[in-house]
Parts: sequence; C-alpha cells; structure tokens
Amino acid sequence: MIQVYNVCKSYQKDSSALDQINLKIGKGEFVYLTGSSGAGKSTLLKLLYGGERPNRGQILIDGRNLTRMGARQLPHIRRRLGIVFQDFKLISTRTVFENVAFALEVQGRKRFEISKKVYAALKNVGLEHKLNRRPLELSGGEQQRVAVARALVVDPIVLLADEPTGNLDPETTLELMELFKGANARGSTVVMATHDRELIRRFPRRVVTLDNGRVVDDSHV
Ligand SMILES: Nc1ncnc2c1ncn2[C@@H]1O[C@H](COP(=O)(O)OP(=O)(O)OP(=O)(O)O)[C@@H](O)[C@H]1O
Repeated sequence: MIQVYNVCKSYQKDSSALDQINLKIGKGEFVYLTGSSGAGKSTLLKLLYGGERPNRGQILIDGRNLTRMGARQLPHIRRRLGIVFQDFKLISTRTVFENVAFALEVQGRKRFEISKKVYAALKNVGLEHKLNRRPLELSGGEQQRVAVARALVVDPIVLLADEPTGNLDPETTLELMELFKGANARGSTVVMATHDRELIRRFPRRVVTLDNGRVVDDSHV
C-alpha cells in the first residue's frame, strides 16, 4: 500500500530531516513510527500525504507515484487518505459538524449520506452532542477527537496520524486506539507517529524507529 524508495528530505542546505528512507507497508498493516523528538516522524508523514515533497526518492501510495503527481492530481489521492495532524488543523470558523462534513463534501457525496456519516463518526468519538460547537469552544482533547472523526469519516485507504493521543487522558487514549483498530480491521492501513512506549506495549504492532532521519529499527513487538 505504501512504498518508500531512497527518500531524502532536507529543509535546509546542510541538514537532513530524512536520509535514504526505504520502507514498505502492506495493505491492512498497522505501523507505529517512533523515535526521539526531531527524528523525522512528522516529516515522513508529511511526505506520505504529499504535504512536503522529497528532495530525492520515490513514494507510492496504492500503486500511484506521489512524487510524479502535479498539484492537480494530488488532491485526488489525498481524498482517500485520513490524516490526523499534530495541530489538528480544524477550521475555526466552521462547526464541528461542518469540519467533519467537509471531507465528504469534497468527495461529492450526497447531503443525506453526509449527515448520516458525520453523525455516526462524531458518535464514535463521543462528541455527537457538540456538533454545533466551533473548535475553539472545545478542549484540546475534544478537538483532537474531532480531528480523528474527520479522518475516519471517509473510510480511508490509509490513516496517517501524528501523535494523535498527545492531548488525551489515558482512558480517552484507549478509546482512540479502539477506533484506530476498528478502522484497521475494516481495511485501513494505519501509520501512527507516537512517543508513547506504554501505548505500543499495550497494543503491540510493527514499530519503525527513526533516529536522526534514518530507520534504525523495524520490528514487530
Ligand atoms: N518546516 C521546517 N523547516 C526547517 N526544518 C524543519 C521543518 N520541519 C522539521 N524540520 C527539522 O527536521 C527534523 C525532523 O523534524 P520532524 O518534525 O520530522 O521530527 P519529529 O520526529 O516529528 O519530532 P517531534 O516528535 O518533536 O514531532 C528536525 O531537525 C526539525 O528541526
């Protein structure tokens, strides 16, 4: 589902965020990306959804080469991905409902279907009673759950999540992991960046460890 070949990324001339990354992630896998702060986890996720472009190398998602796609083609593949950003990226002028609905509107889904799916996605994260609120009226953890609902509502082929449990209490973290496991069981390939060793211990899966922009370990725990 995800193929990364010899990928290098530098933001500045003399330092590299990612150096010669090679990675294959099969359809339906659940992979943690881990490593210390600055190791390159967010950068790798950004490359996987086309938010940044590599300086060298190729990235294929579902057989399609992201690195060869122009600005016009990229949104087509992105619509099939679910992305949970580290800073949520919710639209502050829109309600919770509208934020989640947006992902389906760009797919051209019918109104009735959108309402049904958005309500179900918000119920899934326990926020159906806040659908008319705006993001800034919610706590950090609630905003994160809206971001998760928005990512899952499209039944993504790939779910990319950057520290999705960062602002959550232990109980909500477990609930979120159940949501991710559910999406994975329904066929989404999951790649999740996390620092949380305890989480990995509780839900053991494949772990790719980055250090200084390189893959230093790739194992199943
Ligand atoms: N927009 C940017 N401009 C310049 N350098 C950047 C930029 N984004 C990241 N970097 C650098 O790239 C390297 C990798 O950063 P990245 O954010 O991918 O790490 P990370 O493993 O996700 O860290 P964290 O766990 O703290 O989120 C770091 O050295 C960082 O300073």
